[in-house]
Amino acid sequence: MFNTIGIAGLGLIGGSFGLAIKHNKLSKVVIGFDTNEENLNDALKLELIDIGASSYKSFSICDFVIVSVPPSQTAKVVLGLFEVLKENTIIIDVASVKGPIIADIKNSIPKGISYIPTHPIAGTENFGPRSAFRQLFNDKYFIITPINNITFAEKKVEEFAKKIKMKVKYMDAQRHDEVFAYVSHLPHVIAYNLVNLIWHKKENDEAYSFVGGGFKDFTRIAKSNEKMWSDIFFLNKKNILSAIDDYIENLLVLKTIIENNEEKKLLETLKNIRLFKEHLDG
Ligand SMILES: NC(=O)C1=CN([C@@H]2O[C@H](COP(=O)(O)OP(=O)(O)OC[C@H]3O[C@@H](n4cnc5c(N)ncnc54)[C@H](O)[C@@H]3O)[C@@H](O)[C@H]2O)C=CC1
Ligand SMILES: O=C(O)C(=O)Cc1ccc(O)cc1
Repeated sequence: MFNTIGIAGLGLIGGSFGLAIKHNKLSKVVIGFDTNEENLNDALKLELIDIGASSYKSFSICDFVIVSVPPSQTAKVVLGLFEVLKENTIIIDVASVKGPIIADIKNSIPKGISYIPTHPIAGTENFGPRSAFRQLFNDKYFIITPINNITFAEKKVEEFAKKIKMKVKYMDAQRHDEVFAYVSHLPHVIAYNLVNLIWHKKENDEAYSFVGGGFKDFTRIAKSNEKMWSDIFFLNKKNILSAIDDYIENLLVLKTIIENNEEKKLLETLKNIRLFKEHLDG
């Protein structure tokens, strides 16, 4: 499908793309670069990529580039790559926030290069090249937030995503950031916050160590990469603050029902939520 794919940032996402590309033979060669030398060496040892680059200059031969660095670095890396890429190259970023990154890039796209903002809704709480695995993207959504019209380049990216078994959807970037503030960023805020609460309780009372499966299920994502999540919280600040306010308001409604011993209302509320959750999970 491509002659040379370049991957900038060889952690969970970049490394998993490398494995999926190699397995599906989507490129003759995969070049990778990571500013962290240990991660670059690990990516080579784990065969996530074929060739390790010593700088972005080597990406000048690529016809497709994936930028999978932390969100706060994404625009800077894409703009830097614009200086070295050849004509007709397609470059995508995969950052979890879209609007502010697109705003930093969209007026600097060189003629002949296609920049396509994307977001694979596939991940785990783990990070770094050692956490990469080939099947990460299977059956997951791949969102494209096109800057203008859908052109040949978007279609090519769509084809690429489908070849690694992803389900492609198009979405407006602003709407993406509003929705993901609720369905992804808010759950991370709450999980981090709940673990923090229990941690401080435990400092004064060891009994707070007796956590069960529910707590563990609910807080798995509090083990996620703090660099990535602090970037996301700041980049999508406005939407996340609204989601937190909305959440607090909803929590207070539940608090009042419990406080007032409204048994019938509580049963009905919990039942309706359970039925919706069962429907969500299919
Ligand atoms: N972790 C997840 O579940 C998901 C993450 N994403 C997005 O993918 C991107 C990467 O995330 P992960 O792979 O999870 O992070 P990660 O922490 O596993 O990997 C990021 C890699 O980028 C490297 N890096 C940092 N600055 C760099 C630069 N200037 N040039 C080259 N390499 C650089 C780091 O050394 C690290 O190896 C982020 O933008 C994130 O928002 C998207 C979907 C899911
Ligand atoms: O670990 C999990 O369940 C996640 O929620 C992974 C994840 C993290 C960030 C994204 O932008 C998309 C997916």
